[in-house]
Order: sequence, then C-alpha cells, then structure tokens
Amino acid sequence: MRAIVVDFAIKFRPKPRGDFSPDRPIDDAIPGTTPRQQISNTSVPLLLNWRRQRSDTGAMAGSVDLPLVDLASPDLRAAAASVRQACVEHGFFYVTNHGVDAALVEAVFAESRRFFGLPMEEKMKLQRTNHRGYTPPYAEKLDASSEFTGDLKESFYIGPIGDSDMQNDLNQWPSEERFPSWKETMKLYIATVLDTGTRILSLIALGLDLDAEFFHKIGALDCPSTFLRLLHYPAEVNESDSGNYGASAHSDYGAITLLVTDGTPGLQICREKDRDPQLWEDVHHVDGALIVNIGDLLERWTNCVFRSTLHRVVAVGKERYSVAFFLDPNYDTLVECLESCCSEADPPRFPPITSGEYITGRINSTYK
Ligand SMILES: O=C(O)CCC(=O)C(=O)O
Ligand SMILES: [Fe+2]
Repeated sequence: MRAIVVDFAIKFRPKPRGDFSPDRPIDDAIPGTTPRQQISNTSVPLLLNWRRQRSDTGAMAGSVDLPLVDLASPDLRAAAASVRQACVEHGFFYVTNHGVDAALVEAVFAESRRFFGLPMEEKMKLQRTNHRGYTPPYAEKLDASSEFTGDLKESFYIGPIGDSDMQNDLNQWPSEERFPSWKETMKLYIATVLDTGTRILSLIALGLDLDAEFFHKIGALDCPSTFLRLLHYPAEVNESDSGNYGASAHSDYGAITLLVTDGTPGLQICREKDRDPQLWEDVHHVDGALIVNIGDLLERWTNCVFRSTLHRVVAVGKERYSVAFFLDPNYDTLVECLESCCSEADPPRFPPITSGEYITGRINSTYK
C-alpha cells in the first residue's frame, strides 16, 4: 500500500458528521467537539427533580435501540461484523454472555454504595491523587465548556492494579478494617472485565479486517491503562444546580468503555456531535447486559470510521449508581491511522500520538 503523507498542520480536522456545516470553524483540535448546551434560566424550587432537565435542555428523540452482541456466539466473523456495524452507526452497543458474573457486579455495587454512604470527611481522606481515589461532587467537568461549576456525581477511581507485591500500585484503598472485601472484589471485577474487554477488542480488530490479535501484537495490551470508575449520582439537587448534569456531555478518551448501571435511567447519547440542535436519545437498561462504547483513541485509530459518541447522564429524581471500566492501550502505544481506514481520498485526519500523551491531556482538562 502506498504511504499517505499528510501535512497535519493543514489537514488535521475532526471529521464532520451529520448536519455539520462546512463553514463552521473548528475551534477544538480534540475530537469530541464541545456540545452546545441549552440551559434554561427558569427558576425552580429548591431540591428540584432532575426530570425537569428533559424539557429544559436540548432536543430529545426518544430512546435508542442499540445493537446487542452475543459474545458467546460461535460465529466469530458474524459477531465481528455486528460489532463493526455497531461501532460505525452508534459507537455504543450491548454485550450479553460476557462472562461477568451478576453476583460479582452486585458485590461491586454493594461496596460502592457503602463507600459513597460514608460521611464526606471520611471520603475526602482518600481524595484523588495520581488519578486514583475519591472525587467529590463538582470536582469534575466532563464537558469542559459547561457553564456549571462541575458535574453533580461523585466518583472513585481505581487504576491499574500493580504487581502481586503491590509495589507499583498507586491506588488508594479504603481501610481493610471497615471494607474487608473491597480490594479483593474490585481486583476480581477488574480482572474479569479486562478479559471481556480484551475479547471485544479482538472482535473489533476482526471487524477492521485485522488479525484478531492485532492489539496484542502491537503491544497495546501488554500493560493496558485500565481505570475503574465507581459513580454515584444524587437523587435531588439544589436550586443553584438547575440544569446541571450528573455527568455532562463528553466522549470517553481511550479505546473502549464497559459500563454497568443499577438500572436507573439517565444515560443519553447524541450520535451526531455536530448537529445543531443536538438530538439526545435515552439508552435503556438491558438486564444482565454490559454497555460498551467507543472512545476517542479508537475513533482516531479508525480515522472516524468508528464513532466515539457523545453521552451524558441526566437525573430522573432517583439516586443512581454505575460502574465504568475504561480499557485503554499502554501509554507508550502509538495511535496512528490504521491502513484499512484511510485512502488517498480519505487521508488520516489526526497526527499520530501516544496513548499516554493523549489521555493525560484529556484527563487534565477535566479537572479545574
Ligand atoms: O454513569 C453512566 O451511565 C455513564 C458514566 C460515564 O459516561 C463515564 O464515567 O464516562
Ligand atoms: Fe463516559
């Protein structure tokens, strides 16, 4: 194949989708362009029900029927084709028969509920350092352009688990006295969901006409950057938070995310990032399924053949818990356009970048 040489200073542009106007200036070099929020200033009573957000902001287009992929399918080629179609059309899909035991998921939620139920001063003892530990409400702003102080959710991050002797482990763990099964539960969940994610990446590789072991072979999974984010969204918010989001609009940064929720609605996706007004669709809960979504690095790798879809969490007047697992390549993996995703007519849209440089930049812009 002929090498495609591109002057990125001139050509580096996120790919337009949908109703994108070619005349609109692109002011954000990071794919996942900034959403335009339409926030009403209507005054609402104290402790408002978040359901108001539905009528106050953006356009809603009902709920979306995401594709569902059976990971136990004996027909790998057919499963890979379904994954590809899901990544091209939605950037989101469900997986069933994923090998993550329901009892393990329940155990993770139980630990998470117990931790978030602690008094704030206790939680703050494990405040986020090295991107590991607790982040209180308002500490994160997933949509950097949002006019609000920060997202309403609180989170807890667990990074890659270190060697067996834990020497390289930068994680913060709640005290074993109070949380005797926390660490083992989280470690088991991370190992299990990593295995599932690795199988999904094989299907993704096959769907891109690559070797099923492609991501292994380039070393992207030698020491993957895995982050588990436990999330808790409050049921009620204060008047000053009117229009604020549980998690504001964003696309995930890395390769793929595997998400479980407690079944409480609130997750919405916007498939056309550049459409104005944006159209948001509810993602409904499928019992026992994991939700998988594509991150920006995979969008870059595939030259926007796959979409890293904008998503957000609005609240529905009910407390909500979820657990997101971000499976990203080792930090030294060079992410450059796959040959099968570019041509002379459709040259690479992004310059090569290491996974670490890209993800660190994105994380840094999320925090004030
Ligand atoms: O809580 C959810 O359903 C989504 C969370 C999310 O998008 C994230 O943590 O990146
Ligand atoms: Fe996300």
